[in-house]
Amino acid sequence: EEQEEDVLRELRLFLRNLTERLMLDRRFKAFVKPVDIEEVPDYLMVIQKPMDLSTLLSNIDEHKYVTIKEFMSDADLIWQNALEYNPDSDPADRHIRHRACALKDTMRVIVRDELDKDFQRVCEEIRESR
Ligand SMILES: Cc1noc(C)c1-c1cc(NS(=O)(=O)c2ccccc2)cc(C(=O)O)c1
Repeated sequence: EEQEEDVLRELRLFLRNLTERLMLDRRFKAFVKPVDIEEVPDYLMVIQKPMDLSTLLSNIDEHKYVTIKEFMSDADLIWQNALEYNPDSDPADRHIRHRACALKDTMRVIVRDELDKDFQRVCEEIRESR
């Protein structure tokens, strides 16, 4: 009902603000847009589910996420894919893995510090009721 839509609107505001802050962080420039398949032709042979910050933003606006868990499941793909596709010990791979780990840590700290636990539970109850 209307109160539920108010809750989901507030979740979307939080998720948009989080995603936009990550997009502005220059450490995460490589994660802003989908990996360019023309530049990285074998990418889709290695990575089954590509994800990036712009796609997250589109998903938010399409009301894809009803809980923080659903959002984090997609958001985690960004750094998980980067670790999987860039496993080697050369400096370029190590650099993108370092940025991937920074993305993982930064997201988790923002969610832990800024998303109210009771609010998360209300979102979970809306998901379970649908
Ligand atoms: C993400 C990601 N996952 O695997 C890799 C590899 C990256 C990644 C993606 C991008 N952006 S891009 O796909 O548009 C591009 C790739 C190669 C040359 C020019 C552009 C940049 C970088 C980077 O290190 O700068 C790394």
